[in-house]
Amino acid sequence: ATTITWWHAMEGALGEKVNAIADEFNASQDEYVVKPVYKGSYSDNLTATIAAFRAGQAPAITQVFEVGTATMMSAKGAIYPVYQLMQDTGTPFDPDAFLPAVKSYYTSSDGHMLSMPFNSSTPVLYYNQDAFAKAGIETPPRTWAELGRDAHKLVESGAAECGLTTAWPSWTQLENFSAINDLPFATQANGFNGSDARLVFDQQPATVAHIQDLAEWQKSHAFEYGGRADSGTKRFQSGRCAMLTTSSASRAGIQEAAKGKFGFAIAPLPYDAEAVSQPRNSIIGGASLWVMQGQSDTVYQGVAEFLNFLSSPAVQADWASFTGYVPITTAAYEQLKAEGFYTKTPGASVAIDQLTRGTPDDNGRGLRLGNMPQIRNIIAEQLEKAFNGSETAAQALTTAAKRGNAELEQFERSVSN
Ligand SMILES: O=P(O)(O)OC[C@H](O)CO
Repeated sequence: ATTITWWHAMEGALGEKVNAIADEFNASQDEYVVKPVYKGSYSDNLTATIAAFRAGQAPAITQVFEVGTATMMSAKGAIYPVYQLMQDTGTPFDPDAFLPAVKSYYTSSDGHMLSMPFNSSTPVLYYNQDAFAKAGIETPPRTWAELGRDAHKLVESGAAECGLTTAWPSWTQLENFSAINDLPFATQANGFNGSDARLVFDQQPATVAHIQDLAEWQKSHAFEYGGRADSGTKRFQSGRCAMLTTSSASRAGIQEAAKGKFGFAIAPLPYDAEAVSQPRNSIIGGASLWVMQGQSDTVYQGVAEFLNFLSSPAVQADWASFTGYVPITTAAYEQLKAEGFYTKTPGASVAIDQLTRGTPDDNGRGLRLGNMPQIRNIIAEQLEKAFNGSETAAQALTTAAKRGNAELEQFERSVSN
């Protein structure tokens, strides 16, 4: 049988599920064997993939987080566009089968889908029901003002040591804060309308005020900064912080950690009632699968079959219901609804409802910004300065945008050369 290597960044419960899906595909036929390889975090896997490509040893399939999309799209000689692969191998492929928010994220400006959606998420609010009951709070906060009040109440009443923490700070507190409150993160529809986009989150008073609020809340532990990527999740899992903003796909891990310790529930991300009257759609996170150049025709035939299998309603419905990722195709979503999944599983519909509410405008289509993984690191560094009080939110965000814009300019130059 022909081996197909799949590099990914799914850890813990998610990684085990990835292995189970590959096993199922492998058992369904005997021509190909898909070998999933866990390569660490999303950033680790992106770095490893680029290095392996340069050394002529790229895997057939690699998983890249949503903010790496512009970088991968521009790596023309390194990737085998998925629409092209499906055409060349005669594999059925219908881009319209995917949810519009998912399809558009991975479709180039000339209308071609370049990677295969696999795991799309959106950030939600997790809250500790035991701590809420202890503090006498009956319903989860809907706005950031309400969340601030609840966070203080949780700490002051002794119901929790910390009110709120967050994972993926840029994604939840800047990127999605902007989309939900209809504020630009960058110009040119966050990069979807042109590659000369520039960061402008620092020029939005509501965004700056939000980061300043979090910094103030730090003083009383109403908010605790928990670190970069998904490291903040631990402070919620241990029961220390009563609220957490993170990916809908953290559900499986949180369920495991909270078992026998505390009850938790899921609510939409709060919005800023002074910025918008109605919250707008949030934007996707998670990752998609990129096919790399340099493999044999036989491998590509197997890759196409495997990608087709991965996006089938049965696999997608199972993956989404287990993980908390949203079903990426309409068929999988319909299947889950018909099975009664959303009525049986409280909180499971929050992510998909939040992602698909209303019609996305220029601030709500997602981000298409080159060097965005590097920009996220810069933003994290600057947020840390705001949160430790060494800079005001305004100073920290101005520098973040300035340094981020230098990354965008550098990316533009490298692509046009
Ligand atoms: O935890 P995930 O897979 O939903 O990803 C979160 C962020 O979108 C990664 O950029």
